[in-house]
Amino acid sequence: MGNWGTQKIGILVCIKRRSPEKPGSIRANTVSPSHFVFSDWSSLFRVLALLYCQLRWKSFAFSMIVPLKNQLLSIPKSIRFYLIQSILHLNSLRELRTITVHPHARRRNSEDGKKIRNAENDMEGNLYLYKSKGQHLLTNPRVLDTIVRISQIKSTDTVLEIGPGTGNLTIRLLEVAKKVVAVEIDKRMVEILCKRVSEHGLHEKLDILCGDALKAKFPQFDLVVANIPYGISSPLVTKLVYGANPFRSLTLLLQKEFARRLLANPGDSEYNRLAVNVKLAAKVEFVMDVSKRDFLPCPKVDSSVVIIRPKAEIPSVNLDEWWAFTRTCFSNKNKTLAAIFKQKKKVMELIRLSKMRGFHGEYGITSRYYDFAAAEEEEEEEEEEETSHEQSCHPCSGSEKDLSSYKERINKVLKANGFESKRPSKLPNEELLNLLSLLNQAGIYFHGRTRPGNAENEALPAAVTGEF
Ligand SMILES: C[S@@+](CC[C@H](N)C(=O)[O-])C[C@H]1O[C@@H](n2cnc3c(N)ncnc32)[C@H](O)[C@@H]1O
Repeated sequence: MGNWGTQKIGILVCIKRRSPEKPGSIRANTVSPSHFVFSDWSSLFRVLALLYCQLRWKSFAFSMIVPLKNQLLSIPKSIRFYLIQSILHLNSLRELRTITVHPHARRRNSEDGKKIRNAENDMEGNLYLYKSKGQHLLTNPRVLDTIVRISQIKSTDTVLEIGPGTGNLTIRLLEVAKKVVAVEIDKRMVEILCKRVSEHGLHEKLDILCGDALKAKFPQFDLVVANIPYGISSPLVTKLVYGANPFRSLTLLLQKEFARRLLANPGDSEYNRLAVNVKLAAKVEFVMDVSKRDFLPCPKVDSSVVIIRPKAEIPSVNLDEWWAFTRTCFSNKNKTLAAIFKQKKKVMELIRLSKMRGFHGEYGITSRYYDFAAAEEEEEEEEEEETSHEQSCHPCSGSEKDLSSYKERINKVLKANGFESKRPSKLPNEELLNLLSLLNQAGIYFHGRTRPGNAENEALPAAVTGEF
């Protein structure tokens, strides 16, 4: 084996540990780095052989070689970034302090060595991060700073943060806002957050709600700034946009694909019901993409930051009706409207709903904001009722007559207004609203019941100032 003379190579072996007690979860100190320096290949291979015998490779989820002294082995930049961030993050967990070093900045070799030593000292950290709770901590200070800067937080603002985790973003928010209300489901995170915030002397500005953000009743806030758990993106965005609380903006770090769907316009392949519903009440603005390497542990997907701002004026529409209408249209978003409303099952459902409306009386606007959870429950109930109705409705029953006359009625509206060959995936909200209004005028409704208003939520929502 050749000797490298004065040249030396460092090897950083990273062992990804799985938690024996909690299968499926991984440790925060998932990367346990060991650091060796070699001056020739034979000593390098001797250590590798030793590691192989002791750890049987199987226990390595991954291993990496980092050239510390010379760039003898060229490794992709991405791996280098990942390692540096791992080390920074381990240190931040232990110290409960974020290191404000730009991870993308070039570091001198000696600095790398120092970070590695820090990481070695950090092996005792014992926090498990649950993928099921979306616990991917944002560790890139540049991204964290940008998120805070673009949110334009005033010193008088109360900021709502969903999922503060260990507080990388929270600390920055507390430094500029009057108050931060953080909603966190994981008690262990809450403990770490409290300790870390106290160490910064910012605890008086922080209120923590320990619980599920989807179930929590949010207090008044001016804006939301959050790296949210991706698993609850859709209901959470709807809850915030259509919630009872007036807000100035929502700065959200979302899964890239989800952000693309929110940003999609009519005709885009990602255009979907969520975009349609959110855009009824708010404007969505793209801010930046965030690499998966900026998180720990590294998720499988990239992310994007978007800002959602409430529209100054939103159309006056009954949201129950709108919600059910978009559900019908976007169940087959690429079919023509004529084809969607030709479906026997769909039309039978509309007949049933119109009968229910007759039973429940005049269709009124009683809710002052859109209660998303109640609507979802009702949708589920309606689906169940639909199934039992289908089972009890014989195809040769008297409803066949109703069916053809109802189909005729819908067709007339579609034809007369040029909607017959249009597809929901290509229609902007103005056209969808127009179609819904025309169908309602013709006595065709999409939601069978009125829900009682919620007396607790008297305030008019920011996102929803129309009548419904
Ligand atoms: C993506 S991490 C963000 C952590 C931190 N904000 C950061 O940027 O490093 C999501 C956080 O949301 C929390 N979380 C998950 N589900 C939640 C829920 N339903 N309600 C509130 N918090 C939740 C997780 O425990 C985790 O701390």
